[in-house]
Amino acid sequence: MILNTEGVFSGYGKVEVVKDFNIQINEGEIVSIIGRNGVGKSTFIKTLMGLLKTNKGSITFKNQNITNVKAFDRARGGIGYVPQGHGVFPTLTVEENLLMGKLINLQKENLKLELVYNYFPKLKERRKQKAGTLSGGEQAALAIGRALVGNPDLLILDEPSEGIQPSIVNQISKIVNQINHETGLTVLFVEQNMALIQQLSQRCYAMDKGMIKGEINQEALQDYDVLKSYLTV
Ligand SMILES: Nc1ncnc2c1ncn2[C@@H]1O[C@H](COP(=O)(O)OP(=O)(O)OP(=O)(O)O)[C@@H](O)[C@H]1O
Repeated sequence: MILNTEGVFSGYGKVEVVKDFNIQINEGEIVSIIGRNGVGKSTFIKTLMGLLKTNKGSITFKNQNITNVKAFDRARGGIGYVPQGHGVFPTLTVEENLLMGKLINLQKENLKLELVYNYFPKLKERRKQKAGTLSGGEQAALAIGRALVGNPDLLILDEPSEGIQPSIVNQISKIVNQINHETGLTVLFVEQNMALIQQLSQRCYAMDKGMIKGEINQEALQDYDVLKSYLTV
């Protein structure tokens, strides 16, 4: 098991948003957390990254208790993070954005930029271009590429489909699947886009009102009605 959260509670000030969160992720898996707007998906991800405090419970990553470890050290320890909205630096070029990923992980041998360019050839074509001028899909690719340059063991994606047209969502899911197959990278992503959930998840946790309401296997995920019941009001 690469990640284990036990009874995690977190939120903003006195407002508890994430309640009693228990998830287990094995090495090499692609797992999603799904749920409607505002159920607390991003709040949980920020808690995993150490951007929000864990009020109660514990987070174990690679057999180490990281509950009180600072965000930067979690990233250095091998958790790659792509925030909601992708979080690229708009005034830096594509290549400069990718180089920022190297700052995360100085100890391990960094993935070569060429490897990222192999997965995302458009980024190579545009490497001198300012990131702010890229399309939504290209920004998503850049954000994933930047995280990969840091050589993570676990890649966390917060709503990777946001601001991306459907055909590009398909491409992104193909490439993330390919990276998972070729490198064994573990992926945890948060989504409400049905196509991406179905194409990418090997397993899924359904979330509502800050809690896990159920676990859905890959086969059941292909049932549109099952999925829809967790995603619509
Ligand atoms: N910075 C904040 N301060 C106070 N409350 C917040 C803050 N950010 C989010 N919330 C509240 O926490 C709850 C969960 O929000 P969160 O963004 O985690 O949901 P989500 O499932 O990721 O939704 P979305 O898909 O819209 O991003 C919401 O009620 C939201 O209003």
